[in-house]
Amino acid sequence: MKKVEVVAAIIKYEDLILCVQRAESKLDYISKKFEFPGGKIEVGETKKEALKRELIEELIIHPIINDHFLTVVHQYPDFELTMHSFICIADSKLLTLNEHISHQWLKKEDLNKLDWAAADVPIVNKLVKND
Ligand SMILES: Nc1nc2c([nH]c(=O)n2[C@@H]2O[C@H](COP(=O)(O)OP(=O)(O)OP(=O)(O)O)[C@@H](O)[C@H]2O)c(=O)[nH]1
Repeated sequence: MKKVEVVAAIIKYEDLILCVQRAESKLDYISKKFEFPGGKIEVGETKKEALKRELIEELIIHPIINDHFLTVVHQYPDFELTMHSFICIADSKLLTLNEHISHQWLKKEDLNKLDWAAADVPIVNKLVKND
């Protein structure tokens, strides 16, 4: 089974958290799902370097990347995903959607209203419960 390792950013602006929606894809279990921005770690990169690069590529934003929040290992039908999430702090809500089809800034108590990628659910639940 293919293994994929990604980093993902929980980006906060005041009491809001950034949620981004993936484009349509042939893998229906991730198609148009909400996720935290990020992507695969490239050879030679640290996790935080990879996250910094992905946030510029996907959204043209430069938040402060703070502490590790939660690592999730999730078995999708086609691959095993290991996802490391980090708390990030933005000083503005401005962004450019280079890859995603929509975004929302939500209070943590509203995060469960979105249709998240399955691997993200433990992160969302931890944010709602105790962040
Ligand atoms: N970035 C990100 N990927 C996630 C999340 N949840 C989740 O299941 N994934 C899955 O992790 C995989 C890799 O993410 P990605 O497509 O953003 O990575 P990438 O930009 O480096 O990919 P690419 O350059 O190969 O297209 C995808 O299959 C994606 O569905 C999440 O919250 N953030």
